[in-house]
Amino acid sequence: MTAFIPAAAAVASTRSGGGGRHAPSRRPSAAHAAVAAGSGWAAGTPARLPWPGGRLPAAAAAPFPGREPRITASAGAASAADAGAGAATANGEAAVAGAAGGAAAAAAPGVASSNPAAELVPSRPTIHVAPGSDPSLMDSVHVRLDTARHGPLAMVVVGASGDLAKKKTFPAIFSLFYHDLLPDDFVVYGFARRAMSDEAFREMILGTLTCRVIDGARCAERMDAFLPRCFYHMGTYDDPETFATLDAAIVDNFERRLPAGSDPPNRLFYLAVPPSVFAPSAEGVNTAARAKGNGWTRVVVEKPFGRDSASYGVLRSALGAVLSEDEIYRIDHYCGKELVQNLMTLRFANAVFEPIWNRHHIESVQIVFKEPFGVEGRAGYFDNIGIVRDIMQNHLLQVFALLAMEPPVSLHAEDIRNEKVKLLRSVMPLAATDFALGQYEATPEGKPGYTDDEGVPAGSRTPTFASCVLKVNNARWAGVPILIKAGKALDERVAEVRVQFKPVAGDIFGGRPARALANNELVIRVQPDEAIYMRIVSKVPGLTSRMEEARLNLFYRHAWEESKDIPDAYERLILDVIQGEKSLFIRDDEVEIAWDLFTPALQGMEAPDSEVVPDGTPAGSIPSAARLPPDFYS
Ligand SMILES: NC(=O)C1=CN([C@@H]2O[C@H](COP(=O)(O)OP(=O)(O)OC[C@H]3O[C@@H](n4cnc5c(N)ncnc54)[C@H](OP(=O)(O)O)[C@@H]3O)[C@@H](O)[C@H]2O)C=CC1
Ligand SMILES: O=C1O[C@H](COP(=O)(O)O)[C@@H](O)[C@H](O)[C@H]1O
Repeated sequence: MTAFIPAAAAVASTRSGGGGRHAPSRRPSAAHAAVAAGSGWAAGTPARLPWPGGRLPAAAAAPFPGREPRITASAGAASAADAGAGAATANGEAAVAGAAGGAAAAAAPGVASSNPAAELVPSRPTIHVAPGSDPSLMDSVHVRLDTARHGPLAMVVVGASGDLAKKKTFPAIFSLFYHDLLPDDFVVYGFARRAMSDEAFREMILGTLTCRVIDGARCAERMDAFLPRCFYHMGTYDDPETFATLDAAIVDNFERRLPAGSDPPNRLFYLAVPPSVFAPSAEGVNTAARAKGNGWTRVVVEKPFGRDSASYGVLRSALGAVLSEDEIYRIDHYCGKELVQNLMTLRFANAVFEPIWNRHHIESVQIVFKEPFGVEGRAGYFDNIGIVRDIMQNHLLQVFALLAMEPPVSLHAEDIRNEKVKLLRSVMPLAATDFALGQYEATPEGKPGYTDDEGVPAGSRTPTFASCVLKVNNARWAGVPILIKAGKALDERVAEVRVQFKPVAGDIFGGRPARALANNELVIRVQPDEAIYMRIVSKVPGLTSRMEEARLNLFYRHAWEESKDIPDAYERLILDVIQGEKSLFIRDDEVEIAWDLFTPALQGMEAPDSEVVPDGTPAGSIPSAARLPPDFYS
């Protein structure tokens, strides 16, 4: 391995173009050209830090253009001094107007002039930081910018050659870097079994990076600055010796070269490997690769956390033997999705919802995940897991928990997680017979079936679709069926929550409203095209009294300029790990209860003589027999 990065490649020239929200992941650049030509990052050249002086140039470290200015929270209150547009309000709050909002207002010409009242209010969104409030609860980019920079950081992606690492982890790390949200001094190490040079590793990463942001010109420049900080280390997950050599590489190439007086260097290990190697990897970290001195060590563990209650028990003990609970970050990326995060705000910050958020007003809830593609090469993982463990037991259950829990005492991580646990303990046990299962099959048009995928054994009974009803035995939800369903190779990509309300009592319209729309429905569309909308009955304009379904819409892309730049869930979550913020991570006892809920059903459906087997369904369509589980309306 080599730590040397030619300065020309590391600080490749600024170039224009290649940008846009969906900028091409590959673009011509000096660094890329150097890799392609085999001349970049050559071994044998004197080792030195890949960036001048170990610090980013001041310009690169400054808040990114067009975004909100930085707030410095001091003595419990935010200083608006560097915000330019700040002002203290009468009640002592520091109000800071964001430049992004200003851009939004500017981008909507005519708004102010057509609405005189608009001139009386600031044209930018205002961020209030009350004196004495905990700035960590101010979920603003500015506070994050300030805190994220502290402490040199080595991030190690274990399983760096895999699907998740390539699709999500590296792009998320790069995006944080792009937005100046990583510490000034950081490196990324890829760790996996296959042989790969640093150059090949960078080439692999380069193929995965995109810039979802608008500032495309800066994107290429930032890629060029990012890649030299990336290194590869070949190792075996169950061999502590290879973690020892990784440790030595991090010390030699990075930590030893930090400027004098730096904070203690920290280490973040992201286990992007199959669950079978979580425990040995964590052991290797503990034995040989922990942060030195006062630096922190944090280990991100991916779902599924085991495959049932028993295996989770084993995993839990194995991880617990080498890491403290504080050091373990159980990630469920659905918790980092924008709309899932908005569930708490929607429920607890709006007076209209909470009074009707119960069995007296809600008839049913559906939480739905659909993907239009099948396992596509991930059969080795999926066939052993199935859709219930892959999506329902974690992603959909987390969405359910945030949707249905009682209000937490505060936004503190433990208060939120206490409420989730309390709710999950109120869910009635599930049996195999509560499930409807499906498996996608080949179609005459040539779409492959599940068992056509390489690695799927012929005759596999692994479900690729499942639905069941959660029944909650508490005062808020008793009697309200909560349908969760998930499937691969269905008709579309969508993840959404549909809250269906009871019909209006005492119809004075002769049944017309019900003919237009039987039930009001609140739809929270997590993806694609984030939105929250309410389906209502409305009178059609004009002289008739005709009624039709209409929608009260909150389409994110229309509502907020910021929605162009919604961070990927992994960005948010990795940043939270760096900042030690655990609200969006899954606590030990949450996982335990989640497995206790699903394990009896999984054992039932996986028993050799089980009668709960998947119905074959043509790929690309919704399983008709399995659309609803047997007792949805009971
Ligand atoms: N892929 C996705 O979209 C998502 C995945 N996850 C989770 O992330 C984790 C990783 O998933 P994913 O990247 O898809 O997995 P992969 O199957 O791609 O495996 C990741 C890497 O682990 C190594 N590996 C694979 N199988 C084994 C094995 N049996 N023993 C030891 N090492 C192995 C391989 O690296 P090498 O051979 O080079 O060492 C591989 O590149 C899983 O827990 C998954 O549930 C979570 C959310 C989404
Ligand atoms: O965890 C997983 O999630 C993905 C779907 O994630 P999304 O963010 O694209 O909705 C799924 O494809 C994969 O099977 C599963 O392991």
